[in-house]
Amino acid sequence: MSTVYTYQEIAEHNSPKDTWIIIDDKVYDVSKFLDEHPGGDEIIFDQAGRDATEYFVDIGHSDDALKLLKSKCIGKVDVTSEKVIFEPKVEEKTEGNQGNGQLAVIVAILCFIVGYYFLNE
Ligand code: HEM
Repeated sequence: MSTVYTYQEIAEHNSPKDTWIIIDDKVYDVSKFLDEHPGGDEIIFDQAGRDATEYFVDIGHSDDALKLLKSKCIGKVDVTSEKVIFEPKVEEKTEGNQGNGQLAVIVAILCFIVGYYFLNE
């Protein structure tokens, strides 16, 4: 019988030295693997304490990666436990969006100047 963890318990393991992730309702302790991950430590750490199924599957990891993953399994998720609502990690994205907003304003001003110039030709 494997250990069963609530979403809350799993969410608490979200530091670089203590990183758990959920994939397909199973719990994996990837703390010691972060530095070895071929895709970089940050990409996994971003999912620390969370359900990383979508991210893990989307990459199309190899069978070797799946085997390695299996070796890190420490238990299962109590899927009946209350889910944890995480604050979205949007710091960089917000900055990016602001950048896009600024770009839109600059483009709009340029269009206005060019339009004004041609109308007064
Ligand atoms: C949040 C979850 C994860 C994401 C988003 C992710 C992402 C990635 C990415 C982008 C690569 C490609 C690196 C490259 O070719 O430049 C990669 C490779 C790899 N990852 Fe992950 N990874 C995740 C979790 C894991 C976990 C938990 C394991 C195993 C314990 C793992 C094992 C591997 C291995 C072995 C490779 C080498 C290529 C392969 O064999 O598929 N990854 N990963």
